[in-house]
This record gives sequence, C-alpha cells and structure tokens, in this order.
Amino acid sequence: MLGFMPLFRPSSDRSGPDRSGPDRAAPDMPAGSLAADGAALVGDFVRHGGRRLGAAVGLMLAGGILEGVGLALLVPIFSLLAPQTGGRWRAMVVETLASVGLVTRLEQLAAVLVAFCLLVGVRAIVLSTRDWLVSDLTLGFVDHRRLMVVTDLAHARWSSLARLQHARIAHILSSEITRLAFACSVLLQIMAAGIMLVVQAILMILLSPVVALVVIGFALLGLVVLVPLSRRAGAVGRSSARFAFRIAGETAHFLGGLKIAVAHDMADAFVAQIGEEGTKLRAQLALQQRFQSRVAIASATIASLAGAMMIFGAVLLDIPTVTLLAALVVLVRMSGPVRSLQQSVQQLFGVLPAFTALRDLKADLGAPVPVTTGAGAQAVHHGTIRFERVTFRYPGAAAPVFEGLDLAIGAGELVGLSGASGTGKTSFVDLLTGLLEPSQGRIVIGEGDDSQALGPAILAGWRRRLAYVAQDSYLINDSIRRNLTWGSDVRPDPDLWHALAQAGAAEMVGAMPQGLDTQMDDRGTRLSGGERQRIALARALLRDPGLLILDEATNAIDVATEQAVIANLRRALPQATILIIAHREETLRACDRVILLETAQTTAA
Ligand SMILES: Nc1ncnc2c1ncn2[C@@H]1O[C@H](COP(=O)(O)OP(=O)(O)OP(=O)(O)O)[C@@H](O)[C@H]1O
Repeated sequence: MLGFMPLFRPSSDRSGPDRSGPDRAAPDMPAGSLAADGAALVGDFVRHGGRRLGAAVGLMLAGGILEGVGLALLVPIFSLLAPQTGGRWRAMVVETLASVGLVTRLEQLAAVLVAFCLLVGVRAIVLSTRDWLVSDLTLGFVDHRRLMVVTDLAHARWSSLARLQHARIAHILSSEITRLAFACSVLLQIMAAGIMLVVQAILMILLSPVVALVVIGFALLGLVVLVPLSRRAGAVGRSSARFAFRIAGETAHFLGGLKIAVAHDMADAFVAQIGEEGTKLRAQLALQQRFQSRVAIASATIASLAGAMMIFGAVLLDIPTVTLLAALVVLVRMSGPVRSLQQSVQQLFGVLPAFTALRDLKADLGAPVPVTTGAGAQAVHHGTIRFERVTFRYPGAAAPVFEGLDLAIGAGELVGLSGASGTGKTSFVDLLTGLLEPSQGRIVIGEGDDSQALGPAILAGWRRRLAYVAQDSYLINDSIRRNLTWGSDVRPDPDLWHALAQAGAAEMVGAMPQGLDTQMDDRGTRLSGGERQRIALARALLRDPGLLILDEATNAIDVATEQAVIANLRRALPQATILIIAHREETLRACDRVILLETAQTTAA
C-alpha cells in the first residue's frame, strides 16, 4: 500500500492516498487523533525534559515576573514625569522614595530609571539563558526520537520491516524529524507566551480591575474568532505537508526505477505528475497564507478595539491617566505573546502530524524481535542444521509456503537449493537467518545434547557466524576497502587482496586507479552486476563464516569464473556449510547435493 498515489496514475483515477495499510502517509489526520497526539507529544516531551524542562519553565516564569516588574516601574516613572496625572499612585511613590532618603524629583527619577535599566539587563540574561536551554531541550528531544525510530527499525521483525515503503522512512527521518523539532519549539513558545500573558494579566488586574475586565473580555472575543480560523489554517497546513510528501515519494519512485522510466519514455509523464502535485501544493500554501492573513487582520482589529474601549472606559470611570498609560503599555506588550500564542497554536496544528507519523511507524513496526544479548546470549555450536516439521505461512496468506518440512544440512556441506519461482527459496533462507520464524516446528543447530533451537537465545551469535550474499549485491557509498570490511573488523590489506583474489575480483580492483581506496559512487552502480557480486563475495569471505548463504549471488558472473570462485570458496572455508541458491545447472553441479523445493515439500537430488 502506498501513502501517495502510484506513479503516473491517470487523472481520472485520483481517489487520494490509500491509508489502509502500514504504508499510509501520516500527514492526513482526524482532529481527535491530533488532540491525542498533541497530548502524547507533551507527555513525551515532559518525560524527556525532566528537571531541565522544569528549569526552563522556571526561567520562563522568572522572565515573565521581571517583565511584570519592569512594566510596574512605569507607574513611578510616569507619575514622576507628569506629577499632575499621578493621582493616588504619585503620593505612594514619592512617600516610599523619600523614606529611603531620595527627596528631590531628580533623585527619585534617577533611582527609578537605574532600577528599570538593571531590571531590563537581568531580564535579558534570564531570557537568553531560557532560549539556550529551550533549544538544547528541543535538539535533545529530537535526537532521542530519531534514535528511537532507528532503533525500532533495526530491531523490528523482518515481516513488518519488509512491508514498509522506503520513501516513507526517508521522509520520516528527514522532513518529519525537522518538523518535530519545530513542533517542540512551538510547544515551548506556547508555554513561554502563556506564562508571560498570565503575569501581564495579573499586573493589569493590579493596576485596574475594570481595565483588566475590558481586556479579558476582548481576549475571549479573540479566542472565539481566532481559534476556528487557526484550526482551518492548520488543516490546510496538513494538506500542504501531504502534497510535499507525495512529491518526495513520486520522485523516489522515479529515481528508483530510473532506467525503466527513461527507457519507457515516462520522463515527461513524471514531470507532468510533479507539476500537477506542485500546483496543488502551491494552492494549499496560498490558502494557508490567506487564512493566516485573516487571522492577522482579526487580531489587529480586536486589539485596536480593546485599546479604544480602554481609553473610553478610563475617561468614563475617571481612572488616573498614569494607570491608563501603564495599562496601555501592558496591553501593547501583551500583543507580542498573544500573537506568538496564536501563531504557535496554528503552527502546532500544522506540524503535529509529524509526531503522529513517528507514532504510526512505531505501531506498524510492532514489537521488536526478541534477541538475547549480553550475558544471557548463548554461543552457537557448529553443526548440522535441521528443519524439524517446519510449517511456515505468511500472515494472511491462504496457503503455507512449507508444511511439515523435514530436512538436514550437514556441517561443512556444500548444498544447492533450487526450485521453481515462488516455491519458497527466499522464505527458506529468511527462516535460516532468523528473519522469519516457523509458524510450527523448529530449526535446530548441532547434534544430540549440544543441539540448540534457533531462537532468541542464540540468534545474535548465529547471525555473527553467518554471511549472506544476495543477488542484488549491497555496496555502500564508500571505498572498496570500507565495503569489504563493512560489518566486520578492520583487516590488513593483504587479507583484503587475498579475499578479492578468492572471489575473482583482485585483477579488477588492481586495475582501478586508487585500488582499495577507489570510491563506490551511487552504491557501486558504475560497476557491472558481476563485478558488484564479486566484491560482495570477497566481503562475505572476510567474515570467515560458519554458514555462507549465496542467494543467486553468482548469477551475473560468467560460468567459468563462477566455477572457479565456488571452488575457491570451498577451499578458503573448508569447515563452513555453504548453501547456494541457484537456477543455473552448472552452479548446482558444483554442489555436493541439491535440495529441490517443490510446493510445500522437498526432495534431495
Ligand atoms: N511477504 C509476503 N507475504 C505473503 N506472501 C509472500 C510474501 N513473500 C513471499 N510470499 C509468497 O510466498 C511464496 C514463496 O515466496 P519466495 O519469495 O520464498 O519464493 P522464491 O522461491 O524465492 O521465488 P523466486 O525464485 O521467484 O524469488 C510465494 O508464493 C510468494 O508469493
């Protein structure tokens, strides 16, 4: 199931993304689930932040209080500047300052201004410490979540992992993680703005309860008008994210099948498809902008109405000018946190699906594979591999791939595995490597009292002792040297050259200008299939495995070279059990014995 439309689906067939399977695209979420995910994000963030988050909230509170005290200082400043407007405040200020020996107006003004400047300085230090802590918390949380995704992927059951779409994982680990960082900083902005507003509201109430009532009334009106607008803007934001995901997904599809797409002249269709998605994305972004503008217009109108009502009310109720001026300054200062709060809530609605996407992925991956590591892990004995009454059925499949399969592969045997397409060769290997588990029966390693069932206790040790080479050789974007030692210990150059020689690749690598240091660009796609296979074979040899599995891993090499390589492998790993999956008769003839898989049964040839 794809999270976005399949490549180049005709325009008439655009029914939207299919979200029924594990590859659903995360961004399109119902509001209820969004609220639950919002609560889960807050819970996760609080748990992860712990004491440091407590310190950040403390600093936010300190910043708010300092802001409040700074604003409160405006009252003595105003009343000293314009004595006739001070009312009861002026008498209180003059009296207090005189009691500490400041009697002239200039002395009093200087003292209040010095206190004001000190306060602004301390507040700046508190706020910058808060910002540093907040950014550290956000980055730490995102890092932790990224590692969680990667750990879940690394330990997921193969059956769950194999069903996931690569583009979805890439999207989560790049865009969604970035959006999560943004969601966290938005959360903290909401917290900071909320604290600031509470402090300012308290100050407003202390200055004049009547004026505060007017402001609170308008704030409630703002909530009624702005929340629905913000929600709509958030919904549009989620649609934009979905279109952006589709563009990334379609591009990944196109690049994944680049050769076929170009050969089939699908390049123009791809451009048209991306153009179409881009137009939809642009329309959504424009709509989002329109909603944001409406929110801004509504906010400005409500704020100016609140100011006008305050002035009008103050005159009607004969409130001192100093109180009115201070309250107006508080109102102006409140507009910052209000705007920040309103924008942050709106942005949070838009970016919350990033967290949802991470949670969905975790749910789709399910419980991790139980692998015992550390002291509980058992060492694996070399010995016969026995399939005992093994039945295996893929979840939801109508028929089992194997039913009551009994077979044994002796230690040190060179065994071929063959059978028509779909008879279960890959499933057999996946059972052997522990990627899949038998539905019934068991796989046993070793003989008699020493035998061990393949399961959590020995899985880690078992996998360390096996080397698996697939038909599509996996090379990394690094030097040949790093490719050879990928997943095993660093080895001296003579060992690497020896392994390359056994795999029939020494001459090829020797002819490269940088030899072992030659870089594999684009996962070695500039090498031929057979060249890539030989490097992968040399890598497998360097693991010195007890069990070597070659899954059609020599089918791109010419027959004569393949025969020489198989003979080399046998000589280089005299004790190892070697299992070769192949269709080619010449390959199978090189084996001691061939297991022929037929539907749900096996015969030895
Ligand atoms: N993830 C899966 N879910 C359900 N059925 C599957 C799954 N993977 C494979 N099958 C089915 O299991 C059967 C065996 O598949 P498998 O890939 O093991 O065969 P194979 O012999 O390796 O085929 P080939 O030679 O074509 O690679 C097939 O009928 C296949 O359709």
